Amino acid sequence: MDWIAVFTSLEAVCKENITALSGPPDLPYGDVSRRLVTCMRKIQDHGRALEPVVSGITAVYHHYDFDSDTPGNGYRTLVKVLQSCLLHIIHNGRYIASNCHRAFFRADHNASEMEAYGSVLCQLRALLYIAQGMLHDNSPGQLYGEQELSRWLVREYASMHKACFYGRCLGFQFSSSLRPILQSLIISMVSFGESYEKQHSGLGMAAFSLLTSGKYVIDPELRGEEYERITQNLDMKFWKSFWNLTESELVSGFASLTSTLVQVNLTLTIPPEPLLLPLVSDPRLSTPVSPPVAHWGPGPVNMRLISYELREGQDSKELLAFARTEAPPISLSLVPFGAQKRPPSPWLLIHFHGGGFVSQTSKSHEVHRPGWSLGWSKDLNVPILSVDYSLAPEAPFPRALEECFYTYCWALKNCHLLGQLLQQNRVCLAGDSAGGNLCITVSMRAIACGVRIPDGIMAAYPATLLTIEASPSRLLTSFDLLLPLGVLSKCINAYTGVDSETVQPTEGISTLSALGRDTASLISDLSHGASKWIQSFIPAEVLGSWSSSHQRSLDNKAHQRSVLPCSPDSSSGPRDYPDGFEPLRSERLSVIQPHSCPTVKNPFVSPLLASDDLLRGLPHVHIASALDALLDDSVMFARKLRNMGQPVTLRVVEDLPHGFLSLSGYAEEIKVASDICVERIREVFQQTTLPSCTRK
Ligand SMILES: CCCCCCCC/C=C\CCCCCCCC(=O)O[C@H]1CC[C@@]2(C)C(=CC[C@H]3[C@@H]4CC[C@H]([C@H](C)CCCC(C)C)[C@@]4(C)CC[C@@H]32)C1
Repeated sequence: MDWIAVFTSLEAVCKENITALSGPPDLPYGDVSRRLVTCMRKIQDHGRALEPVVSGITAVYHHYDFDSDTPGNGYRTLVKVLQSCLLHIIHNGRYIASNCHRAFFRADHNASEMEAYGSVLCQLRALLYIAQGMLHDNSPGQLYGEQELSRWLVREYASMHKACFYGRCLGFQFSSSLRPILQSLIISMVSFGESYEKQHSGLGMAAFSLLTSGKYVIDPELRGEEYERITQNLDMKFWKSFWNLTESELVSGFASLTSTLVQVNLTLTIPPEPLLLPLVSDPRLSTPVSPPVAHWGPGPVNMRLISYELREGQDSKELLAFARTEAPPISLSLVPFGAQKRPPSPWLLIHFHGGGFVSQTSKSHEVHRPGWSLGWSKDLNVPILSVDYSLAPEAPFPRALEECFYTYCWALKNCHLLGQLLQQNRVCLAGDSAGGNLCITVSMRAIACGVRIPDGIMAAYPATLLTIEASPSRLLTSFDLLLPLGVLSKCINAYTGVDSETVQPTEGISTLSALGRDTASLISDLSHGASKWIQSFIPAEVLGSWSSSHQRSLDNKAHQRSVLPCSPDSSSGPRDYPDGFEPLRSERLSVIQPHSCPTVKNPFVSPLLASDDLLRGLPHVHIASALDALLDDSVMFARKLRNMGQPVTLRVVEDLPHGFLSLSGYAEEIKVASDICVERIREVFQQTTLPSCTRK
């Protein structure tokens, strides 16, 4: 990217607009012209200040890439986001300069648009200063600091104005074809949040959400404000319910209209019986694998078998004895009359869904548009076993891991029932986000137990480090659409068991219906405790004066000094911004709870912290990452594996957000990214080395 050209154009556009709008008194929009001139002056100021920062970062950011063929890390992402913002400003600025004299110029609209991008630019400038501080503080090549999140950063995050990212500029950093779906998603989320707070339920909620959504379509500022509010205030129960929307009959009904139809879609419940698996080191010996026991003792595991074509074994009595499908498990109408069952496949894909460890099921990824599980079952013509592991906070670590590992072992023993060949078969693990984490940790467990490891892993934007440590890509959590920090920290606390009690699922109740269970009592004090935690840093007089308009940048330097009780605040980030600069502040403080609980450092929670011994022997790990907060997790993990001599590939898909696979079918770019994942899985299945069971 030619940054000199970008900054020169920005300067030119600013000057052009300032001259055009402050010149002739005959312009019909006096007030709006003044707004625009003020805004362009601020943008000009930001541009001039950002130029040296950007050139400093771009001069070194390649040192943080996985390798020279795979450019991608948080520094690059931040700069790329800035670039999108500047290009929008230049584009809009040129339009304004050449059209402001025309009769049909929508002055107010254009001014609001420019102001919105101006606010985004101001916040990005703050983040780039913080990133610059990280470059300075962190050891060379390291994307994470040595210490956990500093109090300074937490306070910065808590008080920063974020609404500008969710209003007019929503999704500006992503591919333009994604903007409509992202907009609909955010509008649904805020309307849903409003009805949630009004305690509506069921159809009432749907009707209310539909009614309220109109105002968020018309008023992007209101939408931004409201989104900022709900990401900061609403509890885990809200996020669980919204993220589980795809489970609802209404949404899945719509989705199934466009989804691929498969012949086998079978939900299974496997009873908790000990298994015996051959040892890789000496297959004549076996090792016992116990069923999941953490927190409430042995319990069954739920899973779903999906197969595009009916294969031998999949309609066997033995398998159907485990079925818990309400609807007919085998869509006989889809099996052509008189058609033969297909022979077993040499391949099996075991899938762990994402959802922050707290939400979603195999169903969320099942009826989705072509591109995700069901689509993959067709693309690869492979049976897929997707695990409905127990969710946090009811089931904190290690319950989900135990259930996934148990399922993996059960599948190895019972592959003939799943439509897979017994001999010389191949098994690949795939998952996104939290599911990517589980793919890696299940394989680590297989190594530790000495049983067969999978033949490969395909992890999409996986979480590999659950400690609250700052990295440049993680700075994106301050305005991420799907994973804002306040929400992420709730997921981490739920998974690691902070502030939660465990509840044994009721016998016979599936994970799906368990999702509807009221978890409020378990986490009711989360937000209360968290706001107290944040407020403990902030003196009462400052809190009182906080509720001013978000557009007003509070001079909080004095405040910062008074808030910071000389703590040894030496980790990443500047202690202050350059003189004369302050980001915009929010009228409300974010709720984040960065508890430092030892569980987050457990290598089976944060595989990036695992010792080489635990990782040595992992199969080929294919990682697909996005323009998201977890990019540095992927880059650092891939580098760690490569430095150990482990096989690993990393592909950074630019312009797509975290969770892009869940948005399959909405944009061509996602189809391309999903195809990359499919190709990686195919490579695992077709690799010429011997299957893992025969390797020692
Ligand atoms: C200031 C800097 C400080 C840095 C501090 C760092 C903090 C720690 C960072 C990382 C630790 C990682 C911890 C755990 C990560 C877990 C990640 C993880 O698994 O996150 C997933 C959570 C669910 C979700 C949001 C997701 C992806 C896709 C989303 C889905 C897309 C569509 C789905 C809608 C419900 C569809 C509705 C349609 C309807 C018609 C409106 C939606 C939104 C459901 C939710 C998912 C990512």
